Amino acid sequence: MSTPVLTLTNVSKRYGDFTAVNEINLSIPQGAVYGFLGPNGAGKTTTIRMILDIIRPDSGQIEVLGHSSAMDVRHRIGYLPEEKGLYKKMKVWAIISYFATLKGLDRRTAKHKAFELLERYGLKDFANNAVESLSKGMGQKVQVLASIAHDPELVILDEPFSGLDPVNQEVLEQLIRDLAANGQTVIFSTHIMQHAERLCERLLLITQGRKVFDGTVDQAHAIIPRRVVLETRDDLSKLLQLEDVLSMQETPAAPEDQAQGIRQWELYVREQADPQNILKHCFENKVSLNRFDFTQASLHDVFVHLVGKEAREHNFR
Ligand SMILES: Nc1ncnc2c1ncn2[C@@H]1O[C@H](COP(=O)(O)OP(=O)(O)OP(=O)(O)O)[C@@H](O)[C@H]1O
Repeated sequence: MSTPVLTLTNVSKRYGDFTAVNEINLSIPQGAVYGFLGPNGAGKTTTIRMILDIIRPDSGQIEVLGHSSAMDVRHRIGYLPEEKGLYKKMKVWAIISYFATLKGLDRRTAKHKAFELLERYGLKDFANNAVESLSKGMGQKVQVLASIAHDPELVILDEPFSGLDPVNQEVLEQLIRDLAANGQTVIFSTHIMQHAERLCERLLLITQGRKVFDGTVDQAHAIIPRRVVLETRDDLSKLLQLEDVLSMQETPAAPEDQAQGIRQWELYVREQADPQNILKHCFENKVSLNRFDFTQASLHDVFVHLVGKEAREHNFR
């Protein structure tokens, strides 16, 4: 296996008595798209800032691209900070080009790259506009482009989707896929599960500074058993005899269904369960069904399950 692009070993950060990041261990392989997830205040930005050596951990080690400080390899890293902002008077192409020259590109190549990126990601018509004339979302897209124009091996984007409309969220998803297809490693933080679900090979979930999950999206899905939702007037108790059915509980049916005597049940089933067997069993036992839905838990369900009460209180979507 190739050397990891990034490793964190027992990394902690305290602010006074408060532990913002608590003994985090992490290893990110080259070419991965890695999501940092967690509710507000979980420690995502603090972790990212430590990776970039903007702040120092109180304990633990960080290795980035084979070096103990990201500062030594900053030309090989692209970074979109959480606090976004650009020089307002500069032209859009010039700002992207300027950031690329700061990271080692010559001016000619940087200008060429700026125009290429603006064209590819739908901002060509704004190339000669001043940054201050852009909407907030467009400005953010420009800043993302400025952070990647030097073709960094490792791209770290802190909350890149916040403030973007759905169309531009899709453009950004495509940009992240393009980076990955090019062999670049991408780490991004987000509260929005759907982006992580669609983009990431692996996820890190932290809450209150602690790692509560680190693994693939499939491993995350497997944490919560699959569910079958049934609606019927009939008795379902025999279903519990099926090996595939782990548990069954009644959940509130819609009021109009309740008025007709229809009850709703939620079955948790084994990971490899075949829903056809459950349907067959209902048929054989003359259970007449008003509804039969087989669903896999979403990442949202998994993470609410893992993070629990805190997530619900923190608007964790
Ligand atoms: N400079 C600081 N001084 C004191 N506490 C801090 C400082 N920076 C961060 N914290 C605290 O550390 C915790 C983690 O903050 P951090 O910004 O890393 O969270 P986050 O996961 O990025 O949250 P969000 O999703 O809201 O951006 C929070 O409780 C925050 O208040």
